[in-house]
Amino acid sequence: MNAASQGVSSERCRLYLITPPRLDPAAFRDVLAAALDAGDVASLQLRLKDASVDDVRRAVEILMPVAHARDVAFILNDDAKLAHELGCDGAHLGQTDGDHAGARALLKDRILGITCHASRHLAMEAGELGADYVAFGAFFPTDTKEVVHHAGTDILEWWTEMMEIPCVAIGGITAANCGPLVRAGADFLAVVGAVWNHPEGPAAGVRAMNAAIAAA
Ligand SMILES: Cc1ncc(COP(=O)(O)OP(=O)(O)O)c(N)n1
Ligand SMILES: Cc1ncsc1CCOP(=O)(O)O
Ligand SMILES: [Mg+2]
Repeated sequence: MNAASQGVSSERCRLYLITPPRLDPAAFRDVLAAALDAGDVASLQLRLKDASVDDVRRAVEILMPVAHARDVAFILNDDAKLAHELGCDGAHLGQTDGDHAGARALLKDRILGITCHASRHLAMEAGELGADYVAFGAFFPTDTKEVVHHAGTDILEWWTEMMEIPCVAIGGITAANCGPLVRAGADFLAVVGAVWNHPEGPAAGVRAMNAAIAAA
């Protein structure tokens, strides 16, 4: 199985790591390698905010090989065209990140993930369009992003009972609060702060998340 197919198919809940919103790729390379070496990570999303296209390109060139060397799928946030052009394993699109159907056609067998907030309707639409995963959230308060939509475990239970398409939970998830999400059926837990802001460093954050998932 290649990194792309591994990134969205799983029997058990797995960690979906998202980068900090701002980073210097040359300096971040070793930090990322240490985090990915600390435990199981299914996918890495490059989520740079306020970065130029050239900056994103450079970050992909430097960081994607680090992920691929460890069989971690590399997903680009916000831009399906650039993800395709740069050979990423897929793209994650929000509700205002362009044409989802066009992205599905462009990415072919690469991964397309779609933000569905806390909406059953958006999730059904994403599923019909051929999304490889749907993302629900935010489940908990977060400092990483200003969030408008708040999800509960009921949407994970509803989705997993009915659909085979994997679901990702996001928003303020930590080792301390993730148990109910895993038990409700989340296929992936997407995290930023729980890893990059862990008091003992990112490697400890990855270990703590994996231990909590296993214990749930
Ligand atoms: C896995 C995952 N889920 C949700 C999001 C949020 O995407 P979006 O709503 O487009 O917001 P931004 O991340 O672009 O600020 C995500 N990135 N990844
Ligand atoms: C990108 C995004 N979309 C909804 S919440 C969120 C932030 C996730 O970061 P954290 O894991 O630090 O709450
Ligand atoms: Mg977006």
